[in-house]
Amino acid sequence: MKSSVLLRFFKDHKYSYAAGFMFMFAASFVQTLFPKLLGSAVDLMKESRFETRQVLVLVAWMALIAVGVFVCTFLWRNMIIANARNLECFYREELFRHMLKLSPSFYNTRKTGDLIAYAINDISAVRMTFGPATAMSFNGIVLCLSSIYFMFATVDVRLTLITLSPLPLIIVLMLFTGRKIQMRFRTVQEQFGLISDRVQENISGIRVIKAYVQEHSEMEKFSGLSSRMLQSNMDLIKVSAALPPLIEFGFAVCFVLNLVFGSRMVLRGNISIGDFVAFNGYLSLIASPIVSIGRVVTIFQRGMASLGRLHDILSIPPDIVDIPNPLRVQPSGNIELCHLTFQYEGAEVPALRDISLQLPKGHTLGIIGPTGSGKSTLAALLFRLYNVDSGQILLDNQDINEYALEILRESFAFVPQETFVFAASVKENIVFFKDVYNDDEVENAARLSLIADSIDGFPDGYDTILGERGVNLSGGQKQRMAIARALIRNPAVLILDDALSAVDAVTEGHILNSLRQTRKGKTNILISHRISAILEADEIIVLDKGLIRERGTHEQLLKKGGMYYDIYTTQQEDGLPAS
Ligand SMILES: Nc1ncnc2c1ncn2[C@@H]1O[C@H](COP(=O)(O)OP(=O)(O)OP(=O)(O)O)[C@@H](O)[C@H]1O
Repeated sequence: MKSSVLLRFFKDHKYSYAAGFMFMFAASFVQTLFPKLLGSAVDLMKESRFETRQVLVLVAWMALIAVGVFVCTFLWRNMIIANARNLECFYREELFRHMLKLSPSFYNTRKTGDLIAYAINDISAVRMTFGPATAMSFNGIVLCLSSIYFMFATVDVRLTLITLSPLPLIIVLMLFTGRKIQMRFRTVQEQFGLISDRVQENISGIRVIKAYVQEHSEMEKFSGLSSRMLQSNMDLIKVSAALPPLIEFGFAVCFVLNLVFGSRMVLRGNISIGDFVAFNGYLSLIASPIVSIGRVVTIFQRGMASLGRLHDILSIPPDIVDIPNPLRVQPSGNIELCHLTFQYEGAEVPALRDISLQLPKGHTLGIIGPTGSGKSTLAALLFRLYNVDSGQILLDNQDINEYALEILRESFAFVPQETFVFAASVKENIVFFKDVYNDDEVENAARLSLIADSIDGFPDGYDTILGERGVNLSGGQKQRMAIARALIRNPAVLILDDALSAVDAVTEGHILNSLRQTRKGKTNILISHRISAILEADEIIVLDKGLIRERGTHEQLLKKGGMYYDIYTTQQEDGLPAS
């Protein structure tokens, strides 16, 4: 999995990578010709009578090399660094696509801030690895190998061996430190996830925090997290900060060795002064990539840690997927539940137990019951937000698992308890970013859900931009906006999950009336705590602890004098609109 995502990207960009590496190789190799030419020029000029023309030819070559290095570097940077940006975009989209496929059970156990850290920090670390760090290492390897080759071949084998003797020690040190950096960087990323999660949670819940005067304790919790993040960054710095100076120290030893032994060889006539100059030039060429290896190793280790984290997420298989060759026919809305039982992962008792019912097309089912009795769970199972444990849900006599997920979900419109309004215009919120509805359809949906008057009062009508999470809408307005979003789709099955709880009794009555007219012949499921919202349903079920306690029409249930009757009388006494 880890390699397959990366391989796919590299395959798609193989030509630009190949060209980029070719230019990079050319730039690095050509650069190593420079010290040799410089050395030859010095040897020429050390004679009292040298030919100026010969020196000028060498200078012209050096100028040509400089131009060549400039052109090749410009080209490879444009290819390799640009591809790293493409890789970043590729991973971002892969991650987002994957996250959209994962079911709510995944999100039940993950923190939002941590997931944001994946999308920002980890992807950026991967880009740095496969962009600048890869380029720096390839460049460095070519520079070092060709420089060392020229040192051996054109200067002196013994001098090269002596001068470069500290190199193996430097490399071992880098490998050892690199492992430590990778481990500590992983901890930093995890801490970052916790911090961003806390910030996100506090911003979302700022009203509750203020209402309960929790600012101080939230700040304390945040400070604790922040200190831990600081500590893990300090732990990381302790290792990563030690690496570059250690490498620089190793290199300083190389220069000293060269000075001592090289100058002696010049004096003894073993090498020319030009060779000594060229040798120093090569040593300087090697020094810069080796000194930056410390930085490269750090980027690599961070990148590998992030790549690991990303692939951990990418390799979680979505648990709700299409079967091979799924049904692609639009269902009409006949629903049947057969002995349905469902238990949430980690829960001790089932949320639903042995639920059986029939809801023919065109009928309306009312669901009522105490908090936690399983009403929302029942709704979520109908369009496969979770997989059914045991029992079966049939839609037009076909198991819902047989349908293509897209077709199944398109045939439902679900208005949840907690509605979500996007930071976009009113119109975009109703059509939900689909360009298939005209203005009349949008206005009609708004009228049916009794939000049209409010929208007309907004500064830009249907083009008014709603704040993030719809903060400039009241709770009731948000609910009605969500109902308009559901109605415009004219789905085979409409589910309102306590979606009228924030509107007043009169508005609720009007909305229910318009639903009765527009939803004639279509299947509806109304979940509510208020009897007034469901009393006209063709069948009402009373859920309690995941079981159907009672079922029947409003009149039949009242006659039974059971749980439904008790809810009804309590609501009558409380003055709630029950009829
Ligand atoms: N994601 C979840 N993970 C574990 N248990 C859950 C999850 N969601 C709900 N439950 C549990 O499942 C049971 C049924 O919850 P559900 O939300 O379906 O009840 P409900 O009847 O819709 O309640 P309410 O009227 O308060 O909305 C409850 O005991 C609840 O605690």
